[in-house]
Parts: sequence; C-alpha cells; structure tokens
Amino acid sequence: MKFTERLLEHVRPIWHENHRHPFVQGIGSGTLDKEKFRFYMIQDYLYLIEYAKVFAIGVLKARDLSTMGKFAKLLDSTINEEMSLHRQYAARFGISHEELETAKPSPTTLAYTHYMLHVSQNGTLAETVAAVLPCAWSYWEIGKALNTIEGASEHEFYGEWIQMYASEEFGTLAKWCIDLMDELAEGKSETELHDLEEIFLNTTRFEYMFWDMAFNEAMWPIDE
Ligand SMILES: Cc1ncc(CN)c(N)n1
Repeated sequence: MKFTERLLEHVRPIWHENHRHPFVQGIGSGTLDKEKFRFYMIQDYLYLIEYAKVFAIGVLKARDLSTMGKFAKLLDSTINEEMSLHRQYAARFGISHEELETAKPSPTTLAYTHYMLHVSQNGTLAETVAAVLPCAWSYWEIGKALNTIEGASEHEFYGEWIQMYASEEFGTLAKWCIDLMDELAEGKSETELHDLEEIFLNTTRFEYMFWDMAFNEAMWPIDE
C-alpha cells in the first residue's frame, strides 16, 4: 500500500464530512448564500497568501533542482492562477485588492496558517509536504466531485470555482504533491510515518473547520 493510501484511509471519515458539508454542497447545487461565499473568499485569500509561503519553504528545503522548480511552480500558480480566481470574485463583490489584502483573518484562518507555517519552518521536507497535502488533494477531490453534478460547472456564479479545482492543471499539481509524499515516505521508520500521519490528520481537520468557519461566517466571539 502506498503511504498516501494509508494517509487517506486514516482520514476518510473527515473527507466524507467535507464533501457533505453544507458549504460544499451549496457550491455544487448553486444555492450557497453569496454572503457566506464572500466571507469565505476573503478568508481564503488570506489563507492562500500564507499557504504560498509554505511552498517557498519547500524551495528552501528541497534537495534537488527539479523539486525546487516544482515548489516554485506551486508558489507561482497559487499567487497568479488560484488567487486570480479570488480577485475576480472580489471584483464581482466590489471589493478592492487593497481591501482583500488588509482584511483581518478569522481565528480558524490564523490557527490553520500558523500551524502550516510552524510545521514547515521547524520540520523536514516530508513534514512540510504532509502539512500542505490535504489542501491540494482534498480541493481537487471536491472539485472533481462537484464537476460531476449536472450543470454545476456552468453555474453563473459558482461554475468558475468548480472549474478551477476540477481542472487538469490543478490536478497535476495535486498529483505531484501526492507522488512526492510517497517518495519522501520511502525508508522512513514507523515512528516517522506516524508523525507524518498526525500532521496530515491535523491539516485535514483544519480543512473541515475552514468550511465550517465560512458557513458560519465565524470571526472572534468578542469584537474590539
Ligand atoms: C482552506 C483552503 N485549503 C485548500 C485550498 C486549495 N489550495 C484553498 N484554496 N483553501
């Protein structure tokens, strides 16, 4: 069994809940309240700024030029392709780039990005990949699943979101992360594999929390 198959086996119930989450289901049916999506899109923009930095750490920790180049490509495509989708949605909501970049992160966005950055700054390359893998992989799976719903990818508002995450380009990068995880897991001890599993589980949990945070538009319980 490949290591990534073992990882997936471990978190399958959470991935199932991600697919069933009303936020994800609402994108698929096209009925998601646009205010909730607006909240998500701003928080996701802030999330992606920090997520892109993890790929920069990947460049730093890579042992060969090919891996460095792939991390650089992931960084570039996050900032210039994935985040351009968010900029387009922001324009539709009448939100400026400045407003996007200076928005305040929610507690979940802060906790998730800080955890990823902590693991990648302090851990090995394998640990860095384990931290970002659920992000790339689970979005690709969700994109593909929503893309099978008739008419969903042509929806006037949510269609582009589905097209982005179901796309071959996004899938190729997610697949590269999966293959790299398997490669890096080779020859590791059971203790090291268990540690990687724990990191993968934690960011998988954060993925679920992010959908929930967006659906509930959850900021700090007490405003300043
Ligand atoms: C929270 C989250 N996780 C993952 C992705 C996919 N890069 C995203 N856009 N946002």
